[in-house]
Amino acid sequence: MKDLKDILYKVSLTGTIGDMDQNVNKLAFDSRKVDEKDVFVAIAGTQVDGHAFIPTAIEKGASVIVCEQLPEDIQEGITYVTVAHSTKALGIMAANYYENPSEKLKIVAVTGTNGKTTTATLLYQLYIEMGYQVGLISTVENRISDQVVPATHTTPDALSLQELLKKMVAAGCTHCFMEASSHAIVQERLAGLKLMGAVFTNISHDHLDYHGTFDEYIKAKKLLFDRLPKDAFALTNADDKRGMVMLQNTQATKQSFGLRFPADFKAKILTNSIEGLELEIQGKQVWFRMIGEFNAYNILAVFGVAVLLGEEEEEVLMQLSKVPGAQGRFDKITIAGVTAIVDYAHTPDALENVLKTIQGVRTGGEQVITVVGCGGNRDKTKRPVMAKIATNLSDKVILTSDNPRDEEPMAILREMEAGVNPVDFKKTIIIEDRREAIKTACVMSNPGDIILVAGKGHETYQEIKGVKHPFDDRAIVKDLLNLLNKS
Ligand SMILES: CC(=O)N[C@H]1[C@@H](OP(=O)(O)OP(=O)(O)OC[C@H]2O[C@@H](n3ccc(=O)[nH]c3=O)[C@H](O)[C@@H]2O)O[C@H](CO)[C@@H](O)[C@@H]1O[C@H](C)C(=O)N[C@@H](C)C(=O)N[C@H](CCC(=O)O)C(=O)O
Ligand SMILES: Nc1ncnc2c1ncn2[C@@H]1O[C@H](COP(=O)(O)OP(=O)(O)OP(=O)(O)O)[C@@H](O)[C@H]1O
Ligand SMILES: N[C@H](CCC[C@H](N)C(=O)O)C(=O)O
Ligand SMILES: [Mg+2]
Repeated sequence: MKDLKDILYKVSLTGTIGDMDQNVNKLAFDSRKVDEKDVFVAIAGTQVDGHAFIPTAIEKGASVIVCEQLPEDIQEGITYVTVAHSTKALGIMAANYYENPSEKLKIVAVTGTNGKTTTATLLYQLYIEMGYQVGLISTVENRISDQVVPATHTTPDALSLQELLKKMVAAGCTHCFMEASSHAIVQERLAGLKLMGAVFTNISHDHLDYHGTFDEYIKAKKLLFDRLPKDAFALTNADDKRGMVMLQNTQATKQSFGLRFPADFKAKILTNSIEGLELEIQGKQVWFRMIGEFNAYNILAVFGVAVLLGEEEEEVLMQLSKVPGAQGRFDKITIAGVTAIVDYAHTPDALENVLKTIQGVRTGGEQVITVVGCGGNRDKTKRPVMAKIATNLSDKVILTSDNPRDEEPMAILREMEAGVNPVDFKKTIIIEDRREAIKTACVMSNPGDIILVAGKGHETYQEIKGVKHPFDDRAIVKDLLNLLNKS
């Protein structure tokens, strides 16, 4: 049990009704998870308004209600606390409830359209190599040192986030590297968190279904930097058009990285091949296992963070050259001379980067066959754009399903097809079933060819109408190429 007043420390209250002098059990923002003597925080969401569940929460035993508007029916014996923003209040309360773990860790958050998972994972792998106990919060998985905690979101809700951080402190972690999605920033999942620094990777088309306009999407990312404290650092991509905008209103120390424009952390690409990248950083030539120019940016961001956290440059470069990178990001599988690349590119910019990287490393004569789809219940405007990019930069394209969710797969595919230039129709096929699509790509391929399977990366499921069916691009590609090789 915890003292209600301790939990509400630093939350700005607009009013209270009832007994504030009491101990409570735990916090819940979902009425279905409320138990006896809990605090229920009512949040207006995208689907429903949590305020409608106040009576249910009370029936289930909640003794305290935190809300933005009081319900009409005020019940005897229940404490009501009103706040201006329930989401923000939840973050601060969650931090208090779990004893402010972020004050005992050095936390760096990474935001941007692409590269968050890669950057956070590289930081985690680098710090493990350097001998630290580290935490990771990412789309692929969360980690408390070497213990894997499955991830449900890119950035967990405020309660799960603070609980994870508390476990990291208990396990002896000194650092935590995390992704901050734009949804999480807007929904205040990071409220109550003390950050040592934040990184901006880049911004391009995504999630316009949620944010409405590109300007709103930019504003969401920028909020992370606006909210940084004075003693933190704000590290931005100097080569991104919006890089400097991100830092406009921050109080934190401004730092930048880049390959082109003047920046605090700079690199030059010496070699960019299918084997990896050779970069010149701070006058030193170093090999890395990651592929493509975009990974040079990720590597530079990681280098910058480590140096800003006080690590020695040479040690950082030496250890960073050993790390493998994140799962499902340019994962290369070569069987019988065919190279398949499984990559999480699910935005136009990421797809273009990956295909241009493939174009850049191809030796000539081979075909590039791309298998790609777009998620259901997600930004529809990216569909034709991604199909156009795929057909522009590949010799053959198979448009297929990628988590159709509640939408009709064929309807998504028709929206993608609308972006294909008529002259490219003959190299484009639509195969709704993703396994069949991958199989067709494998059958079409000859030794030397490159197959790109884009959009799902590390994912191990295909989500159709609320059901997650087991599905792993990497395993399927391997099986099919092996099978075809034998037959
Ligand atoms: C669109 C979105 O971001 N939704 C997130 C949001 O839910 P919501 O606003 O839709 O909630 P809601 O269903 O309207 O419910 C409102 C409130 O009523 C409560 N409720 C609801 C029903 C009930 O019976 N009782 C009850 O109390 C809910 O618990 C909630 O507090 O808050 C929930 C709790 O934190 C999240 O789980 C949920 O993520 C959904 C599942 C989701 O798919 N989110 C994706 C888009 C997302 O967040 N993605 C980003 C990464 C994107 C990227 O790749 O960049 C991420 O960080 O993962
Ligand atoms: N710095 C970068 N710039 C552009 N594209 C990138 C960059 N890093 C990775 N990518 C591409 O974007 C894809 C997604 O990368 P990553 O998972 O690191 O991004 P993310 O920001 O975490 O994405 P999400 O928002 O889905 O969590 C990769 O598979 C790769 O194709
Ligand atoms: N975090 C992103 C991932 C998209 C991955 C893609 N496979 C899809 O399902 O659309 C989202 O939830 O929008
Ligand atoms: Mg991610």
